[in-house]
Amino acid sequence: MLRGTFELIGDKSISHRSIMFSAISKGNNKVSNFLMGQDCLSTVSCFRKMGVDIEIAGKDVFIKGNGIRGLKPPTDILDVGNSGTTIRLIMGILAGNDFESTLIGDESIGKRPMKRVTDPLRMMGCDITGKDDANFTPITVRGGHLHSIDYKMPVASAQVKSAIILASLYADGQSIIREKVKSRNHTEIMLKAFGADIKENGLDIIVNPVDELFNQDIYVPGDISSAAFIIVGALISEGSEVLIKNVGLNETRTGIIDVIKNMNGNIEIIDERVVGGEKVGDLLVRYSKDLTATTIDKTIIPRLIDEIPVIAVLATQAEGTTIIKDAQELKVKESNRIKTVVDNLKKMGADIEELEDGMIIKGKTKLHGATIETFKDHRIAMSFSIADLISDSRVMLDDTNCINISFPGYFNLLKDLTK
Ligand SMILES: O=C(O)C1=C[C@@H](OP(=O)(O)O)[C@@H](O)[C@H](O)C1
Ligand SMILES: C=C(OP(=O)(O)O)C(=O)O
Repeated sequence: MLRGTFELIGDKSISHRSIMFSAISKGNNKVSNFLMGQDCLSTVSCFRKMGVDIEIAGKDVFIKGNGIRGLKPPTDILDVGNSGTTIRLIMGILAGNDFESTLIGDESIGKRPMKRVTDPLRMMGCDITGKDDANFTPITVRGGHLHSIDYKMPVASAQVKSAIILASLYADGQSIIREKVKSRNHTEIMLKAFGADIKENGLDIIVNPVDELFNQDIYVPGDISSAAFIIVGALISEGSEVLIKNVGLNETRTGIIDVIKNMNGNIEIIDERVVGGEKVGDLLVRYSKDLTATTIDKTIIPRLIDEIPVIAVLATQAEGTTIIKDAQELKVKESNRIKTVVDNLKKMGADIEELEDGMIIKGKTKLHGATIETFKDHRIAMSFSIADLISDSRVMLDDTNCINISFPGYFNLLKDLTK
């Protein structure tokens, strides 16, 4: 049972962007409620290597930007660790800067496709080389003089979109990026606050080059993707009631709330407000005895992509057949999240079938304890720590360090809420 009230840690996507955009602005920036997770700290480390003065004080970060073309050639190889967001967004910035840099990451990053970013950046005139025609790390970027682009996005990806938007700031004319399904728009919102000329016109984003970005004070709202674990834990464990304060509620991220409502889950938004251009609110979640199955498809996938592993755990406790489809992107996250979710839930006794692009889950089933292979994927580790709340014997995770990627302090919080 989970009971209590807590303040949510900062959003990972917004934290990454706050460092990156401050680093290429002119002047002193302050970021409050920054997520001190491993991935965001990889972003900090990359920009420090390019001469940006970044100081961390508690949950605040102070960044002295040297201007849009003020980055220095890196003193060393840029190591992005496990972070897809860092490597994909940073390539958009490196493409506009007149020096050479090489990017590497950990074993998982080494398997994640980068052509989705390197292809459009090459079309803009950037010189990029790397393993398998610049699809995998190590990747070397020689930035400089970029042309504008009119680009139809082949994948729904905020990381790809953001890299092209960033490169477009350095281009020789107006660029248009066309999405098929809207992905998270934190880049567009935050860059506008920094003074960039960006327009969102339905699914098209129109970007004009800029001479400089102005310095900012940024407040990072809580991460709904981190809240998701506690939300699902509260929905499925009897007697639960939690109030999660300060949750980012940008509509491009709230797919999980829509799904929970469809499934007859008890979730309420309290005190919705706007902070720094982003919607924020508190979430009250209660145990929901009569959960029902649902279907999740391409119309909503980008709005809940990182929450699917824990939504699968939720679906095991819903009456009926839940179908998750059009989610092939899950195969190229930190692990193949279709396989890692299905195999591990099967071990726990769930009635679940793997699909090429998702999964089918029949509920409601009792879950049994098992040893879970996380593949060092933070979202897998946390999803199965939530399954543990309702399993008849303990779940053993083969790794818990990976949770620091996005949610330092997670187990302390869980302990507090289960007291
Ligand atoms: O832009 C971002 O900050 C992110 C976008 C998503 O990836 P894609 O846009 O590649 O799907 C998401 O999975 C990732 O955790 C963070
Ligand atoms: C996919 C994720 O992150 P990234 O792509 O930044 O590694 C995630 O946090 O679930």
